[in-house]
Amino acid sequence: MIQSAEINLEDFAISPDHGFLPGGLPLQQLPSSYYAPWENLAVRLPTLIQTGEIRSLVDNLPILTTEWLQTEPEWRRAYSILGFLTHAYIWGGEKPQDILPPCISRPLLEISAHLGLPPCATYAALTLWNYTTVPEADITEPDNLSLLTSFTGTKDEEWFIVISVAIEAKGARIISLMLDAIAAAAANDIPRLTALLYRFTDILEDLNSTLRRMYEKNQPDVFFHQLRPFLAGSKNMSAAGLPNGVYYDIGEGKGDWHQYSGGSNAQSSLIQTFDIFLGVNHSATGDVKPAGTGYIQEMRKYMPAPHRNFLKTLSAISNIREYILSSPTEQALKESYNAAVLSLSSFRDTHIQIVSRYIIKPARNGVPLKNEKVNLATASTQMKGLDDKNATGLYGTGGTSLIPFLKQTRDDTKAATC
Ligand code: HEM
Ligand SMILES: N[C@@H](CC(=O)c1ccccc1NC=O)C(=O)O
Repeated sequence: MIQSAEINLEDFAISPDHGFLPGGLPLQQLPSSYYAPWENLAVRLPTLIQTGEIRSLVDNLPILTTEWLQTEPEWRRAYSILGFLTHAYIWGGEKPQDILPPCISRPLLEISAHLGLPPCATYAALTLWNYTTVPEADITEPDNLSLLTSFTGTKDEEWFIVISVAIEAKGARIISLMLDAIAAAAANDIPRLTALLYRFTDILEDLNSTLRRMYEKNQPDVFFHQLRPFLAGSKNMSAAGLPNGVYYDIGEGKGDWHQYSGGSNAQSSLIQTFDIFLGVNHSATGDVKPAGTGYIQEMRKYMPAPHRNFLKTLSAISNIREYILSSPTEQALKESYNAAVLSLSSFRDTHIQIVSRYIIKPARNGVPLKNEKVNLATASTQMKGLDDKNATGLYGTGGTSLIPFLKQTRDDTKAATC
């Protein structure tokens, strides 16, 4: 049996200061000029998408090898750029393009295998490895952060992403706190466990207040119409024009069809640790998944391999809920646990409101709902009459039918109180 005290966060590519974000800042540019053809497209991406030049410029890229990538930060930077170029290539035209050329497919398949990630624009490519700041700045403050690569070049896109970066940075200290709490439960130290659960609640409330800042600089219409199309994946995308997914052409007549979920914060390891730690059981599968394989679980495949391994280890040692349930007379302890669970469910409430403003409302595009009071519950059904373009807005980038799914994750969380 692994003990929480034996866990060395650095073995899981977790930084004591930055959590699931890299220890230093993400690398801004690949140092070898060999990769200049990639960097030159990445830096001009918003313009190249707007002018419609992106596909032909990608088609003209040389097929570069990965042999000049040396350090892990270099592999991550390469993954991030190619993730952006992949989605810009697929979605950056009138119709989606379902063949990815060898100049992207070949290196991207190698790089993603090296990192233990799928070959597309995941949360790691778009968020964890895609920000910068000035030296010594506080990265828990979104105003101090900026993006390395962007689809639209808008402040809205930047804010959308840096809110998540700031949340990851603020959450860094909760990781060792959770391990301490697990150790406290194992040692039967009830006062310490109670205090740690209240600290956990305070941090989650702080994360929730950062999440609420989404509205400050990200306008729903810009997010929905300009950015969101580029976050889409290639799975369950028939209505959008990708019935078979995307063919990753590796040249010499070889290649394969692939289907991947789009980028999503469901791929944030940090947020998944909260459910594991508190013992929240997610029954939600999302309506597109085969029974038994939950979407939340599936999203772990979209996390860097060491982070995925951390979640597995955390699940193996997680003991808090069991401990609380086996201590029925410890009222104060139980209250501290319930406060922690409710703070997570309140984080999910804030998120559902965001989804309503940033997806449901722009997708409705002025179409009134029959009963405003129940709009979140009924929006999906009532909007079936809308055209395909808007109807795809009703699904998460991961292909889940979003409102029922998100309500379920919120309700599953609440149901964990005892
Ligand atoms: C404009 C901003 C956002 C929108 C429109 C949005 C939308 C969505 C949608 C539609 C899903 C459904 C499933 C999927 O597509 O993967 C989802 C899932 C999720 N989102 Fe967001 N999201 C936003 C920002 C954020 C932020 C900043 C966070 C956290 C830092 C977050 C955390 C999550 C989590 C954890 C899930 C998985 C479901 C769950 O655990 O309850 N989202 N989001
Ligand atoms: N699931 C969201 C997208 C999303 O949350 C997301 C996608 C890519 C990178 C980060 C994301 N979340 C917030 O920063 C959507 O359906 O629009």
